[in-house]
Amino acid sequence: MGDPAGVAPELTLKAWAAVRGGLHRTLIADADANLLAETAARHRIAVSISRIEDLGATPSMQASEDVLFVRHRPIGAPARAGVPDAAHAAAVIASLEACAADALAGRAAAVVTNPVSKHTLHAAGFPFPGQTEFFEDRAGARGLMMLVSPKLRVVPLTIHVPLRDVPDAVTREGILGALRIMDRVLREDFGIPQPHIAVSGLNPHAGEAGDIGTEEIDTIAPAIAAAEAEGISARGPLPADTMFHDAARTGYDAALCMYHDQALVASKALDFDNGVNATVGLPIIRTSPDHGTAFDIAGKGVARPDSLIAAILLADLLASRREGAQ
Ligand SMILES: NC(=O)c1ccc[n+]([C@@H]2O[C@H](COP(=O)([O-])OP(=O)(O)OC[C@H]3O[C@@H](n4cnc5c(N)ncnc54)[C@H](O)[C@@H]3O)[C@@H](O)[C@H]2O)c1
Ligand SMILES: N[C@H](C(=O)O)[C@H](O)COP(=O)(O)O
Repeated sequence: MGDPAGVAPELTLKAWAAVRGGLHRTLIADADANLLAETAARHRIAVSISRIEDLGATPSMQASEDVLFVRHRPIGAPARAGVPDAAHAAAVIASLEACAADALAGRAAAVVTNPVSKHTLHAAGFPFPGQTEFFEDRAGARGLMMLVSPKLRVVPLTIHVPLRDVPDAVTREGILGALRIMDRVLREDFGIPQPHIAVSGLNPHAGEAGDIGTEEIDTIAPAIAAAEAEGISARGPLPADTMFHDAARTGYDAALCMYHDQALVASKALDFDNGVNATVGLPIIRTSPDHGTAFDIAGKGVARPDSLIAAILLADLLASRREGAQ
């Protein structure tokens, strides 16, 4: 669903129009069918919306390429493009809950979430910093946020954490655990037989040999050594400012950074349009665009669907890989 007042309804329709007929499974929108119909009319997107009651009905459905299946979820109040409304939060949260439950029960092969406003959800009592943490909780396992694009795969160790709390959240156990998950995910989900992982420092110049902070010496390097002792190919700690240029990126399959902006600035600067935010390491597959609600352009018809398309295609690919591995 995503935030109904953001670009989500428009992107759902544009992405459906782009991927229809090209997926290995049926795309089902969990959203307000009336809002999708209004949005399609406003942006002149030809679509036939077919309401379904539950996902169990889908195997027998003959999906015409003109049909978008929608599990109708009323949003509780009219949506005004660009104007977030607390009245929508309950439906947005209910959509996340339903889709997570579908994936965990095997009724859905994957979940692709549209952008939400975290502030709107928090104000309604959503107890998680973001959706990544929500899906981890519902899956009962540690996951990682991985930004995936043709140019870079990168994981922030700490995610939605205030910057002043980051150093305490950077622990040897946390880094080692993240490296284990990354190594497994790169092999199993991304099909890389011998993955190489680059690890950033926390401080400028990775601490300059202890002159500008000691987390690299005390925490990050020992975690990398422990990972290498387990057979994981990890290298670092590297200065974060020089590990993302074109030549540097040829030396690894994925990077682990210590905090949100180290990782996401690199990813979004390199490829904002094609970036996907994937929650990896969980028993379920969840992907999302790398961008947010874009309230400033909602309703104007100019939102680019590329990132949502990439998120849908990656979810489809990962689901096929996992099915093939069974
Ligand atoms: N996947 C998610 O759910 C997700 C991801 C990032 C941010 N957010 C949330 O979104 C809200 C707004 O965040 P923000 O303003 O920092 O980032 P944003 O990505 O919503 O917007 C940043 C800029 O990029 C532009 N932009 C974004 N998506 C675009 C698209 N598809 N096509 C063209 N231009 C696009 C916007 O117009 C804006 O100028 C916040 O509440 C944030 O937490 C959600
Ligand atoms: N940090 C993410 C980004 O900027 O792309 C975004 O806030 C979404 O996070 P969740 O998927 O955890 O909601």
